Amino acid sequence: MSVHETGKGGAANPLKQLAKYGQSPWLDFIQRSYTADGSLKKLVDGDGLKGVTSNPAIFQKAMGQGTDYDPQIRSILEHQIVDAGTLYEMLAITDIRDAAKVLYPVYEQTKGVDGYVSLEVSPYLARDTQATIVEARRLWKAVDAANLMIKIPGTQEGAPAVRTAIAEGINVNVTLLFSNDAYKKVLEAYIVGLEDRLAQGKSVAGIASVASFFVSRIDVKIDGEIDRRVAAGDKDAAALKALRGKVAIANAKMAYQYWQGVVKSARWQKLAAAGAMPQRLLWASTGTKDKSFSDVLYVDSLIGEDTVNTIPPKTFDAFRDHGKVAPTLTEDVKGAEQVLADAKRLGLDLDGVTTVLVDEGVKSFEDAFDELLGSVAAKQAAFVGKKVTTTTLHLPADLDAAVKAELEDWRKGGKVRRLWAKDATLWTGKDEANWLKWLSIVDDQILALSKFEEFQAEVKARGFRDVLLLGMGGSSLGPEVLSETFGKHEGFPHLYILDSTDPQQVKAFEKKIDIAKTLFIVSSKSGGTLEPNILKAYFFDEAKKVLGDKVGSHFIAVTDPGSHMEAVAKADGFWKIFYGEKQIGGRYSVLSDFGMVPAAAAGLPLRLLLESALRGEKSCAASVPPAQNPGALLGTVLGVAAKSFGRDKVTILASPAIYDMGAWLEQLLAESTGKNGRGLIPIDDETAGPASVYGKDRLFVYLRLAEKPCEKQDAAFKALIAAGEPVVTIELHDRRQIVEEFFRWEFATAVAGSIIGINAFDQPDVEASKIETKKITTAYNETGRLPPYEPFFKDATFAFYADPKNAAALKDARTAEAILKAHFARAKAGDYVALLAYIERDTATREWIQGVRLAIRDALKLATAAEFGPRFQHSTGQAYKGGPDTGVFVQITADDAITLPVPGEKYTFGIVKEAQARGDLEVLGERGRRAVRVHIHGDLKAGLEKLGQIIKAAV
Ligand SMILES: O=P(O)(O)OC[C@H]1O[C@](O)(CO)[C@@H](O)[C@@H]1O
Repeated sequence: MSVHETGKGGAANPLKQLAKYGQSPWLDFIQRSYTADGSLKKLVDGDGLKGVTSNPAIFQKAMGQGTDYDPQIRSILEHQIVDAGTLYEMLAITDIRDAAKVLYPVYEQTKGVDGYVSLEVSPYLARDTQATIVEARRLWKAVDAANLMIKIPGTQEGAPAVRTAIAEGINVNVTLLFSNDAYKKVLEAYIVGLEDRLAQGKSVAGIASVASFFVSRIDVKIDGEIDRRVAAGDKDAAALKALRGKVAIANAKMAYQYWQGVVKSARWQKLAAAGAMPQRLLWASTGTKDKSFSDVLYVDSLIGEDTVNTIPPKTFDAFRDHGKVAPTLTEDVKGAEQVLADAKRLGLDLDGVTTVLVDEGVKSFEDAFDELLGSVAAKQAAFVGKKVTTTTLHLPADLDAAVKAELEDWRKGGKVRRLWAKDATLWTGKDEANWLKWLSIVDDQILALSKFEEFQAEVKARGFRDVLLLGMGGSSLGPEVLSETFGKHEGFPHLYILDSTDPQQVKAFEKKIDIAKTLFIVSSKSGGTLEPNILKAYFFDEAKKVLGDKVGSHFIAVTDPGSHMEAVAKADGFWKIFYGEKQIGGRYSVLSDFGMVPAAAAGLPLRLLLESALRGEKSCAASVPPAQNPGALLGTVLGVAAKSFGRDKVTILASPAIYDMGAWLEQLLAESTGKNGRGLIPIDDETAGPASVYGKDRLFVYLRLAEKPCEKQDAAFKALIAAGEPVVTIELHDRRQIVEEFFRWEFATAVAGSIIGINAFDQPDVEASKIETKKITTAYNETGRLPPYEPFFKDATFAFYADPKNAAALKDARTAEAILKAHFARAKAGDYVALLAYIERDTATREWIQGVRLAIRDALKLATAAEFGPRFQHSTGQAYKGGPDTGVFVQITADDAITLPVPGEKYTFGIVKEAQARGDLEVLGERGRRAVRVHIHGDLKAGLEKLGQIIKAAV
């Protein structure tokens, strides 16, 4: 702090003498330690200081460095989960209140003329009248001090907010005034605000306002222009030079002249008679920037009755030391007029300069606020430590630089705030705003916690042994992660998730559960999805056999209001129906009832999970600038890596205990971004290999559970980092932090979607397969037969199918191995191979597919996906059809060992699965994708073994 030598000079102290001419010195500075150690009070007592102003840049300096604020930050964070903006505000309010206490005696002595402390509304709102009004009211209430002034920018949008605030009795410091035109408007707004009050029969006494007219910044611009022209040999060089350091003061003098006229007017006199105080002109930006001028130029020259000068610390000291006090503001007004006339004649564009200065002023406060919030957020992250996940980036220099540039673009464009404000133009400007309710769902769920807790208690009391959730994609993957990560909880049922039409798999789940003690959760947002509907039909029938009329009491539905599933649930007397949010798409629904209901049923600690989710939400809040915002940061890395570096294979590996996160992430990333030929291709759970098995299309994400890491994975990632591969390491300090990551990844996906330039909330290509499937199942119901389907090649074990184009490309091959060889030969660097297996998903098949994919990866150096149908159709299926045309697909089907009827339909589960496989292949073919189907006849185990061998031989 540079204000020193306080109180020196006694009566001769120029600062004190200002009072003689009716000017009040205020200090353009605030800092906690300065108030706390009595320094501020010394200025009041010794220098006649009469007020304090703050602004985002001042708070940035105060809070952005040092440790003054650490104790309060720590104590807030001990008890609350808040975003950086709220945290800043709590700190700022404490400062403002403390300073207001120091200044209160001045307020009392001057009967409310002086003694004010100013707090500025968020600079982000400078162009938004309504939001400024709301914020002004909020801050006024929050600080709750009579000697507070709320600072509102004097922009075009700010002026009406000034009027409203004044009419409501809020003291206002109008800031960022440069031009006389803007000043006249805010003076008018002040007067009209007071008149509004009078008209409402309210008192106008005791309401204070200042109009902060910025001075030195004008000279910086004008003098800069003068210097440029003089250097360029302007013919008017001498006349121009004579104006250096004069225009701003002349401009200020004119404002004062205008003010004097207004306060003499009959209109003002009426208000004055009613007790109104005039809005005083306050000279701001009065530190000398040009070293060739006097360091007190903008104090000495602007002394006048009923004015304020808010002086920066250095200038304050200088003025105490050698300021000259005289009534300069009204001196040589003619001269001032002449200066302005000369400036105009010489082509110095004062109007243009003041317009630019408003924009620059808003911008620089925004920049300062960004910096301030960024440092608060960084401090917050450091203090909460392991209560939140930790992200470390290892990026090659070019990607790193591009990510930084994009983050800066997001910061400058206020894009995080725009995202929270649901600005659809961040994506394609269509209906995106209607799909963003997930942003606030955590807050809603915290309020609804008792609903889930009651349900949880009821489930426990009813003594269910098992919960079987029937659903697909967004309705099943989140619950699956919760179940796989947290396991069974003592006293609560085991949560199983069934998301398949494979008859063997359906039967296997039926065997796992005890129907008489099972709670079935039928989960479908749309309520119209084929799989949950037929699974419900099947298990409802089976349960009825055991439970009779009570069957409905073992079923609950989670679905959107008004859906077909809701009607079914009502008709069948389901125990409960929980509702989803229509404005949340399936893949963003895990924190809505689609995740909360199964979590409750499984006995998970709901409050703790929601707290973790809230940490995720707050760390990605609108107030957190992109570089410190974990969601924006991650989304930027994902988006930039894919868009500008061809690194679109997001290779996700998680510690074994949280391995299933990848399955949820796959849907989120692929369905959200994989469209219009662009997007991210998630590569989940592909065991890490040496750098040599990867192409240049990878971005690695390591979700490392610090409480239980895997040494092999750690070593593999260490090697990848050493090899210069781009790696994002997200460390979860405890497994509950997967819930924090749910929110963070949703945010990141929305950000990546914006960078890639797609609508991150639709799934245009998923429907196509559903239509094809429907055609086939309908035909079956009508004819009792599947439409004919001819393989283009067949041997004793395998039959190969493809659309005509793919079949033609492979027609020369004469053996199964040769077909696959030819198929894989079509892949090139940057492509990926996806195995799409429509078979039972169990430990054995998962091991098989993993072994085969790794063989393909290691041989071809291509990314691989190992997927099970129809589950992936509701997940990565969107990107396979709509994303980049880089996929090489091998669909795998097999004869079913059992036949499982679907109640009320002619078709069976096996027929549905067949129709889904056919429909999917059909659409892949239609889209020109490289795809082939291999069907295994006879025993599955033997067939898979053989297929594995020929694939390995083919690559
Ligand atoms: O919850 P629903 O409506 O049954 O949908 C399940 C899944 O199917 C999809 O619509 C894709 O088919 C996903 O987006 C969704 O998560």
